[in-house]
Amino acid sequence: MNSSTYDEVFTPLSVNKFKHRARIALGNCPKQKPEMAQNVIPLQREASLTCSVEELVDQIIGPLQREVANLITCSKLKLEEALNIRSHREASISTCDLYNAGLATSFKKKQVYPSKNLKVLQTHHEQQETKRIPKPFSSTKIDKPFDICSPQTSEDLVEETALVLGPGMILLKHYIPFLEQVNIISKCRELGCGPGGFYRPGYNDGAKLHRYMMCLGLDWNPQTKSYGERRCHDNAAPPLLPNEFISLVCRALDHSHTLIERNLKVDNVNDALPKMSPDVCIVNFYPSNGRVGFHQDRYETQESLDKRLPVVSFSIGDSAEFLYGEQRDVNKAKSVLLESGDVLIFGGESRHIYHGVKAIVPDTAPPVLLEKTGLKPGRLNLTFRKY
Ligand SMILES: O=C(O)CCC(=O)C(=O)O
Ligand SMILES: [Fe+2]
Repeated sequence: MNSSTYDEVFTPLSVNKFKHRARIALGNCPKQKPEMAQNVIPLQREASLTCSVEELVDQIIGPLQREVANLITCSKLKLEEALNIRSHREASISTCDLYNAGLATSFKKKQVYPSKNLKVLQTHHEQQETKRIPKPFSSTKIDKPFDICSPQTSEDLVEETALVLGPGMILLKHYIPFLEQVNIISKCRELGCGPGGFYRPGYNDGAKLHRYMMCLGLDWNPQTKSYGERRCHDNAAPPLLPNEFISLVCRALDHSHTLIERNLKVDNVNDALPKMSPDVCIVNFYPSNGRVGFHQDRYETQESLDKRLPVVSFSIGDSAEFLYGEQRDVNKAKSVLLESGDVLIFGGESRHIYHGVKAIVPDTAPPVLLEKTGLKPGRLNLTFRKY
């Protein structure tokens, strides 16, 4: 059965709930509260007339000293808090056996995009500076230092989590940092405009896929379902896989190994999720009405399939409703939202899962990413494998 046949299985889009969820994930972030001095001891305003001058001074100055000390401590704590947001890189772990019971397990950790870190630190820095430094000359107007970046929105702050969707199937939420997403888009654009770049594959019967495609490493022919050195329609050789893409795939796999080792009771992490260094990649661009039918990825070499080497997939831009399941029946599939920056991995026991993209959720790409790159409405997906 070919992809276009599967495509017909899909029902009309129902995307509002995903739009909502995407907004929650990207937008609802705790706002920085204004700084407040807490636990400040109130100033003692009345002094006893019967005491000595020293005691009087002590009664007035003592609380003042404590107040100043408290203010300093509070400021220090607030500053440390800001720094902590930045340095809080360790995963805080949830229950590890959930996925054995058929539920997705999640490992949470905060990730702050670099711009957000900067913003938090600059805000505090500025506040501290204005409090401390007196104006040297009252007649001299000192401009605020020029900020070379526009203020970032709260959408920059996202939570990095990992979900175990099945044995050997891990979803690293918001894993790809903002600047790497930008680099991936610009690299794909550069390669995609050259020989072997993006095209819209079709079938002999005239049907076209609901996505644009570019292959890296080897060409994948959706019509013949085979890999080759050159593509049939224009004899172009696919561009090579950029090294930075390979490194990011390996990093995501290393990270998943660490999470599995720390949180799941598996005998051998390399069996649960074998490692690999990819040599082929299909880059898909799904416009707003894009999709891909329910299918298995099973056309790599027998060696690669026997070793159950994982498929690693990056999502950038608009979110996608992704379906997956052990059975061919799409009605029994589970659904998960893939958002910009997510990395989905399925290897080991999950290497042969059925999967597909049911719908793209319009207007869900992070606005800053669109501003920075000019990415068209839709979703960029890079799916890596070892041939
Ligand atoms: O876009 C995706 O997330 C899935 C792509 C896919 O399944 C494929 O290229 O084989
Ligand atoms: Fe696939």
